[in-house]
Amino acid sequence: MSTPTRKPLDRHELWTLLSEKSDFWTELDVVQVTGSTNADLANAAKHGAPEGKVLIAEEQEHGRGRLDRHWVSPARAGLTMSFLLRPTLPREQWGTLSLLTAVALEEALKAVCGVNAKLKWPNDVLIADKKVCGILAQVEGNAVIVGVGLNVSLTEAELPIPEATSLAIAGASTLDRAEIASGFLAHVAAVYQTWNERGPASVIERWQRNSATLGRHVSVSFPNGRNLTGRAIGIDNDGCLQVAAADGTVETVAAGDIVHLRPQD
Ligand SMILES: O=C(O)CCCC[C@@H]1SC[C@@H]2NC(=O)N[C@@H]21
Repeated sequence: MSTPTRKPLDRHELWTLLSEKSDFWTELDVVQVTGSTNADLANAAKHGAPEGKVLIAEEQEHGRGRLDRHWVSPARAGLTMSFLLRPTLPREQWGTLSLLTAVALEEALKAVCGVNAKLKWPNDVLIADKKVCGILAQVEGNAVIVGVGLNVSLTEAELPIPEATSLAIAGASTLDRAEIASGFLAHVAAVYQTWNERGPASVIERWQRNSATLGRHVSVSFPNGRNLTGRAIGIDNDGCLQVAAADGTVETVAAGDIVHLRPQD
């Protein structure tokens, strides 16, 4: 695959598209380069930035991933963005905001790009079992910053790991980042409204319907180095994964990395 032309994002065009689709978003910044959009919005949150503020970077120099990993994407080849929410539901339920974001992205990718994605716990979006997007939610005071890294036009050679993919590789019907970003943010706003009105259960139910994890044999690596193997059987109301071990005991996993095992593993 040759390297596609990567049109810069036009803030005005994106804001117009977004405003046609949703009236939830309050501020939009597009910057050429920054360290991390999550770090920038966390800082903005401390200084009172409003709910609905969005920051998109054409290039990130120190993109953060889960578990202290780096997030790498060539300039303008992906969507690297963060948005700020100030949820009023109890804090225990904020953990489900990354599931909410994954649900919104799955719906937007189908509607805007014509691709079918699946959701891997806790917050990856997969196409054909490969990661196309990572989500990183962090709490800053009474705000939640949700960061999204979506691989749009990356070629095979540009992917950081063989287990990753991009919308270009998946044959998306469009790679127009303004269309994708505005469609995605409109879906986030709609799912967030449901989350606020009906609570996280409604969103978890949508996540489960498109899950790549549930029913699978998984290996869970905990931050303390412990490992658990079992079948992923459900998601509880706080967004935790329930794993049934071979001896029938069910463990609730709040944080960890999982690998989907093949049936023969
Ligand atoms: O899969 C992961 O580990 C999560 C990756 C999240 C990356 C995005 S890119 C935009 C935002 N800014 C960051 O520094 N990280 C998130």
